[in-house]
Amino acid sequence: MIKEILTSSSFLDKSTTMYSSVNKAIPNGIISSPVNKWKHNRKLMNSTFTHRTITAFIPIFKRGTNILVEELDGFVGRGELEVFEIIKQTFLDMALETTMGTGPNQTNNNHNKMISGFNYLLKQAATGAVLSTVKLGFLTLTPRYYRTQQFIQAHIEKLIKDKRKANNCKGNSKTMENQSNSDDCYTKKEAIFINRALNFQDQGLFGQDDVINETKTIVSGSFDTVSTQIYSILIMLAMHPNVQEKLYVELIQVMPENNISLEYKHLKHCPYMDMVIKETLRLMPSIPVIGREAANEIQVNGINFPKDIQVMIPIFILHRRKDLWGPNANAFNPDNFLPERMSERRPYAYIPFSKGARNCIGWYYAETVLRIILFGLIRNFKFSTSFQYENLVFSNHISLRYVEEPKLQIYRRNHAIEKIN
Ligand code: HEM
Repeated sequence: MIKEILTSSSFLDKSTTMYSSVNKAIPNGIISSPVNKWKHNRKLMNSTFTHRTITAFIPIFKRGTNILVEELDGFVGRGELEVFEIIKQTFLDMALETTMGTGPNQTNNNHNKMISGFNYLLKQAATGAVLSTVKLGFLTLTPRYYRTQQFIQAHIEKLIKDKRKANNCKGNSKTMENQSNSDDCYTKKEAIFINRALNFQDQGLFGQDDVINETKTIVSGSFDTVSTQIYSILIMLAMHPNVQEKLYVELIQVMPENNISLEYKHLKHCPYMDMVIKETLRLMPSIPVIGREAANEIQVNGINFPKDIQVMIPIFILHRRKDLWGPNANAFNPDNFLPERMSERRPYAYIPFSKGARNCIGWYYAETVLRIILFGLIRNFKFSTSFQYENLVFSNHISLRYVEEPKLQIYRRNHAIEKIN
């Protein structure tokens, strides 16, 4: 049934109830836009998430990982502490750089304000999604909410203006790319989402609104999901020391010295790290439920779905079904993703990035950044917690949340690497 819905052209629209708060926070972006607009924009945007683009972002991911390692180093030896906020801030920094080209290196006073602005807006959107179910979503639309919206809008508009000015050739962002000095910079600059979106505008394929809305969409779509996933992986490893040790042994074998440059090829030699990431995405998917709406009356597997009916697909519950994952479906066990076990499993039993035409556009981005961050963190630190796995309680709304966020204790490894090059 899930396969039929996710691959059906009648179920490409998002559920109105579920996504109304998202649509308010990030209006008219592909996450929530109606199918006709979505089709046009998604087709263009698919070309901005290719292997080449994501590879160009690897230096940004490595730099961000080094910053996170530096920040967490300050937590070493201080007992159990909250780490989620620092993960969120560091990843948002990376997301802003890959999407808008604005990084902490720039003397941009508004950068920190942007970080807290997106952070606040998405918190309100998540709360709004919950309150909408009892028709109280409006409670999140506070004056601060509107001020934040206006600030982000104005900031992106200014960014576009500055970019256009820097080109010194209004309407031709190719010139800007040609002006960059080094090959590395050229590729990175070309890959940055907003530069691609401006190219679409130059070709008459995007309006200025599309450039702004889709830029916000990409930051918002990546920020909450990836930072929650990193946090979830660290919690799982802290609660399962044997798994953490096995992963550390794999990473030290791939990178025994501390002066080797981490390249994409290294990541391909870390099968256990991939299993750990996949298992966390199974038990703690950042998006625990998705919702679609029928564009017309349709029969699926003999069941009649009237037009406009909203259908929820509970990824969280699907990933823990005992008939699909065995009697220990709720236990954390990366071996669930051993190749022989995966080949036995039905393909739609595991859908952390959804499937079909409206799946996650950033899944490859997510997989790459998660691997680099995890590599940096586990190669440098050991994590522990006194919080028990059995005591985790989730609030499964538009994005996964922990009712009580476990704190982590951090220890530095003996053969830590100073920096990922
Ligand atoms: C662990 C990380 C991530 C997870 C678990 C995740 C999960 C998902 C899921 C389940 C959907 C489908 C939503 C639905 O059908 O209602 C989705 C859509 C989307 N994701 Fe992700 N995502 C992640 C990271 C990212 C990243 C890094 C980006 C951008 C760089 C991104 C951008 C988007 C966008 C724009 C959509 C809407 C796609 C469309 O409707 O065409 N996501 N994501």
